[in-house]
Formats: sequence, C-alpha cells, structure tokens
Amino acid sequence: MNAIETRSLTKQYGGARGISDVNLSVAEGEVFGFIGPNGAGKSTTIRTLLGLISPTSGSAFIFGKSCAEHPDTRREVGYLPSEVFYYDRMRVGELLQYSASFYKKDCKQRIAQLAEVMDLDLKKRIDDLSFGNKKKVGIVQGLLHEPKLIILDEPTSGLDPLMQQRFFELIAEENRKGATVFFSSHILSEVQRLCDRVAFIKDGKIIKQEKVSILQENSYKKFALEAKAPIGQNLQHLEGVSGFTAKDKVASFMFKGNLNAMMKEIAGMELSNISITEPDLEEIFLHYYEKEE
Ligand SMILES: Nc1ncnc2c1ncn2[C@@H]1O[C@H](COP(=O)(O)OP(=O)(O)OP(=O)(O)O)[C@@H](O)[C@H]1O
Repeated sequence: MNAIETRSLTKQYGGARGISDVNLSVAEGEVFGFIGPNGAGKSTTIRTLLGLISPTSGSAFIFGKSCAEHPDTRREVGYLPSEVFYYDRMRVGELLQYSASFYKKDCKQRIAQLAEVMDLDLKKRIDDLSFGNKKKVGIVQGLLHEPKLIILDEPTSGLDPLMQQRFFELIAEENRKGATVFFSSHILSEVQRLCDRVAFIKDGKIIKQEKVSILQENSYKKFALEAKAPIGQNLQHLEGVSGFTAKDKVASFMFKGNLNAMMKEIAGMELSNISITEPDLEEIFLHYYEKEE
C-alpha cells in the first residue's frame, strides 16, 4: 500500500489555477521530495492531502483511505506547515500538551525528548519566542504523536544551520523507525541530502519524477574547459550539448549523451585545464525548467 497516492488531483481557486492533474505515489518508508518554485502548487497539494481543502476533481489517498472521506486519517500524519501561528499567551509546554490531547496518547516523554533535541524551552511563552523558535515548536508539534507519515512544507526556513542539521537527523531517525516523509521545498540541496525520490512541480503540473540517485548519475555532466587558443562554437553543435557558453579560451556546458564522441571532439583541442563534474540538483532542476519554458 502506498502512503500517499493522488489521481489526477486538480484544484482551481475560482477560475484560477491551483494544481492540475497531479499524479503522485509515495511508497511506505520512502523520503519523497516535492520541489517547485513559489506558487507552483506545493501547499495546495499538501492542503488537499490533509483534507483542509477539497479538490475540484481527482482524488487523494493516505494509506489507502480517501483524504476527503476519512478526515480521521489525519491522526496518522504529522504536518509541519510553512508558517506557524499560535495563541501567543500560552507557554510552549502547555501548547504541546494541548496538541497531544488531540491524539489521545501520552506524549509527555516524547515532547521532553524532542524539546531537548531541538533545544526548545518548554517554559517560555510563545510570544517571547523568535521566528526560528516558533518553527521548532511546529516541528515538535508535528512529531509528538510519532506519526506514520510526516508532511513537511518548507520546514527549515528560519532555522539556523545547526538546528537544520539536528532537524535532518531527527527526520532521518523517524524514517529509520519506519515513517514515510513527504518533503516540500524549493531548496534543492536539502532535498538532495534527504530524499530517495523527487517530483518537480511547475505551474500546478508535475513535470518530472525521478530517483535522486538516477537524476545525479544518469543525467548531465558539467564540462568546463580552458584551452590554449580561443574556443569556437563547434562543441555547441554536438548532440547532447546544452547551456553552452564560450568566452575566448574558456567554455562551459552541460552534456548528456555518448561520452566517447564528446571526448574525441575534445581530444582535438589543445587544453590547459578541464573539469567534468556531476551537476547538483539545482542545475538539473533549472535544466528541466528551461526545457519546459
Ligand atoms: N486561497 C487561495 N485563493 C486563490 N488562489 C490561491 C490560493 N492559494 C493558492 N492559490 C494559488 O494557487 C497557486 C499555487 O499556490 P501554492 O500556495 O499551492 O504554491 P506553492 O508551491 O506552495 O508556493 P509557495 O512556495 O510560495 O508557498 C498559486 O498560483 C497561488 O496564487
């Protein structure tokens, strides 16, 4: 059974596009990245999964149950929204106990553990907390009931690098214990670090789904050349070359295709330097987006 499945999921806000025909399936135990620029439709997809909004058409399932028909499935889900709002007068501990009461489970020990890992003072009033500390409250709130599915919407904004690291370790540990993770972000490096698979969304549509390892291995290599004489445009016309830029004796481009053909071409040049590197997800992502423009 998949932890998440959407079939032709579509949401229109009045006449305006939210998401269109989104098909996703996330296996139990997977860490799945959901990547797209602002306004692409990430939050809309998540809010539909949580049953917070109804789709215009199509359907969404969590652990095989329809999100629209079984709102109680929410109990299996830990959700960290991109922005958190609280009743400011409450103390952190009180708020978290109040959240825990929703799950009819004793979460005291778990709250204490999570607060320690995230370095969060349970005695403080919410309105005395910084943005980053409020975010930590959201993290503890999302994880306190040991959910089987963790849905994260831009989870690290506002956290300093040390806290981001702790947060990633926490999520990786939950995943090792069996939780499925759905991780929405526009920061590619963090998705690359944590996720098994990734879906790219643009203008409300999924444009690509791929294993992170395959994206990195089977995809484009990044070439940077420095020659002893000015580099012409010949390489640009080879099959598989994209993003070619050449200025005097220096050239760079992305390449996907027959590496031997490329090396033969380069062998004819008098080089002073060469580097062939794996592009990071950011570059791969930009490439997909360029192609779709
Ligand atoms: N309540 C709403 N009413 C009208 N349009 C909306 C509403 N919520 C979202 N939209 C529109 O739906 C589209 C998708 O927005 P959504 O918030 O899902 O994107 P996102 O990928 O989460 O972006 P961000 O990273 O900025 O949060 C956008 O064009 C947005 O303007």
